[in-house]
Amino acid sequence: MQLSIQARGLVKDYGKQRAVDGIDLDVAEGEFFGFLGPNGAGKSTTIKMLTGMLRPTQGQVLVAGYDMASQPLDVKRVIGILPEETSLYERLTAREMLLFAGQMYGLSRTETEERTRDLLGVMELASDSDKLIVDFSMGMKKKVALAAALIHRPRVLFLDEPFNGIDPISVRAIRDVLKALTEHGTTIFFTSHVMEVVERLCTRIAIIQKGKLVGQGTIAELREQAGEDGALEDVFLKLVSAEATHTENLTWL
Ligand SMILES: Nc1ncnc2c1ncn2[C@@H]1O[C@H](COP(=O)(O)OP(=O)(O)OP(=O)(O)O)[C@@H](O)[C@H]1O
Repeated sequence: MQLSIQARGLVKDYGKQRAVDGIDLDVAEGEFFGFLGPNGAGKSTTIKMLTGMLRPTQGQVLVAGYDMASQPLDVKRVIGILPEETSLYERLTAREMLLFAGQMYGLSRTETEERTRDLLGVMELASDSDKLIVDFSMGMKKKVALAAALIHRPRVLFLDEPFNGIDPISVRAIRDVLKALTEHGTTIFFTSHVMEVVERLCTRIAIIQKGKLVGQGTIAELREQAGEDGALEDVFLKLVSAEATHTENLTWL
């Protein structure tokens, strides 16, 4: 098994707070890997360390066989990132943004133009492609950012909440694009709070809580680990030991 992402003993401290507390991850090539956890569990912090945006306090990260600490540029050349908060040049149009991204990755002008046209089509942005990004809705911005992350055909794609704020038609289109990518060997590592999407797409899943992994494996393996036969949502709630909400305390409601 060829590994695309390998993390060993990953730790991140923000001052006195330990946000990620010694996690190990193994993600194989072509895998659709879901990374789940409650709010504040350490998902974004982990993704930032796996993509070289944040230096780990301790531990090692290998992506596509390259060591993040000593070969960061080799890693960055072969990965695509959709961060939780998109960072786009909003005074560019969607088309200009994608042309810029393609050329930054060293694609030829013709190749960049072809891929820009195809991506704008798939993301249902063709008719808005000459509008400034600053005037786009949140979902439209997310789609431009995703297209920019895909333009160089990354070997490993990191997506932090890719479906947040995206309408169902585009969710389906994006899902199909992501599936096609994994069929062509791209590895996808993504976080999401939408359990149905994760259940439908992921080959393996890791669950993080308070900075530590509380489960890692296929859905069947996680079900066994949790002793819970139901949907992924039930397995997740069991593994993070979520307690029932006590609305009876909200007497003023
Ligand atoms: N730059 C920062 N400085 C200080 N603390 C931070 C910083 N970024 C994150 N944290 C803290 O680290 C912990 C993990 O945060 P992180 O954003 O990784 O969680 P998450 O699992 O992505 O959450 P969510 O699902 O809400 O996006 C939280 O307690 C958060 O407050």
